Amino acid sequence: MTSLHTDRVGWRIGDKVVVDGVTLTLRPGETVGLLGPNGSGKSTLLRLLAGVLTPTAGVVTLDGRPLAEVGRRATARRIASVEQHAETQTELTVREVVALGRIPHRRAWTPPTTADLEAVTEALRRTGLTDRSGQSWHTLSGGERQRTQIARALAQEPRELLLDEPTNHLDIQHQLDLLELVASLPVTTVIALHDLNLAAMYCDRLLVLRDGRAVMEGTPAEVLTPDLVERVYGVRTEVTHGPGHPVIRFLRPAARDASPPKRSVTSDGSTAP
Ligand SMILES: Nc1ncnc2c1ncn2[C@@H]1O[C@H](COP(=O)(O)OP(=O)(O)OP(=O)(O)O)[C@@H](O)[C@H]1O
Repeated sequence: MTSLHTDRVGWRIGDKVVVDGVTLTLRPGETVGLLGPNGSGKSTLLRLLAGVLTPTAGVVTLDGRPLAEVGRRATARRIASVEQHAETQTELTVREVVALGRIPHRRAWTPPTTADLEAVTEALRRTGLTDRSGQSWHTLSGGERQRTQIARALAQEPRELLLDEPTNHLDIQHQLDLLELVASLPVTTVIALHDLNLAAMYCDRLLVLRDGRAVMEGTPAEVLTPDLVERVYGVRTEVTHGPGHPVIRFLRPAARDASPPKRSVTSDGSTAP
């Protein structure tokens, strides 16, 4: 069984090359983290993998067939994606938004099947939203909206799941819960993340992008070295390799270490060296 594969895939707009010759093979069931600074091409690569964007170079295949040949409906039955800032029609309830995930599986003009209803109920349960199912979307907090969009993607029962910074509105408990859930699913997942420690904890493999190019690919322990993080992000770190995943500790930039000499404040409010 295979999954998504990109062969030297690229996407340009005008003169700007946004994704440049990225080759990536996804193994069924694994969780791959996409890392890279702002603007490095993570969201664009996810859109290419989802078939939302058409490559301007190279090809994306699903089970060996180019996505263009697979077709939109068949692609939507296989691949679910949650974009950053995913929006929806405001008058829908949480359950109705999650039920949108069933559209690729449903026949036109027929009521939802038992399988449709069960998939929605299960997705709500897994994301901890059962109690919220009747609440209207526009009254949800940012984190609840994010979990609702994840639930919609789960209701789609995809074999491939593409998530663009899915933790950015979530408190720490919900970040960990969401990544535990994603890592435990028998689904091939690509997940753009900014938090290097969460990437180290939950991803089987990491692909690092810079200026649209893949600069490094491998296990978290192989990729997350102080040298790589400094080269790509310009940030100094200490990386501890215990059993399990590496742990990254960020060091303050050198310029900020050279802080001005401390001054004490006198009782009349003036400062003294
Ligand atoms: N339709 C477009 N037109 C012009 N520029 C674009 C377009 N889409 C993306 N870009 C540019 O391509 C670069 C990569 O964008 P992308 O959103 O893929 O980056 P990213 O790695 O996901 O960034 P972030 O971490 O900030 O979300 C950015 O500089 C962006 O401005």
